[in-house]
Amino acid sequence: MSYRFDDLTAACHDDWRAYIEHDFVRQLGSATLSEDAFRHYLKQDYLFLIHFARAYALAAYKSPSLSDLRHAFEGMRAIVDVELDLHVGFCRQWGISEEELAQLPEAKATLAYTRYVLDTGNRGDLLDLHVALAPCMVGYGEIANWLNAHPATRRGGDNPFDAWIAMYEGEAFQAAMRAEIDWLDARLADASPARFAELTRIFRDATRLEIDFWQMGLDLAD
Ligand SMILES: Cc1ncc(CN)c(N)n1
Repeated sequence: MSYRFDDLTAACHDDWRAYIEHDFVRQLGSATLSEDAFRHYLKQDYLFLIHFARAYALAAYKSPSLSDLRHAFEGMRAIVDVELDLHVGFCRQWGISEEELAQLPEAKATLAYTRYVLDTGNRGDLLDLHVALAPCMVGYGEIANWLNAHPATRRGGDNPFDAWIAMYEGEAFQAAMRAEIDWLDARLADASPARFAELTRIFRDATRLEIDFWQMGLDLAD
């Protein structure tokens, strides 16, 4: 049996759909999300992205070959140069200054998710780490595509969250998503059933932590 990335989402089908189609995502698409929930999410996501950039740096450290190193570097670049750059701009538009971002306390959901990924990468090998990173890198690209296909989604000036959807449907993020899927497809092809079962556990846990992250935004949880 030769595995692919799609086998991970199939193995965790219910959790994956609960993440992609979460109420936070639906409300964001239909422009019914509360501004406070979006602001809370934006602030915590800033902290999240910093730790995820660190996780890609860990992937670079764990890379045995130049092509793995380049892949980790591109992932880190997508987070630092594309997402974080745009993110700081969004925060400014939503009245959140860089000074405020620098002082933020971390919500429990942010702590749990980011440290889970870093711990998985520290304990495991490069494939464990990339599987733990995949719900982040692949999920948001898929969410943007799902929102675009959904009839309740409002785009353009009608939706104050339109720029968020635009960031994740944009070519820079979609290319990073495809690169992550291609990298995983190539590595998963050699996995044994037992190894695939271990990787499925990691992927499911990271996906469940993504669901908690959305819920934290909706609940304004600290
Ligand atoms: C919680 C979370 N997950 C994923 C992404 C997309 N990199 C994000 N910005 N934030």
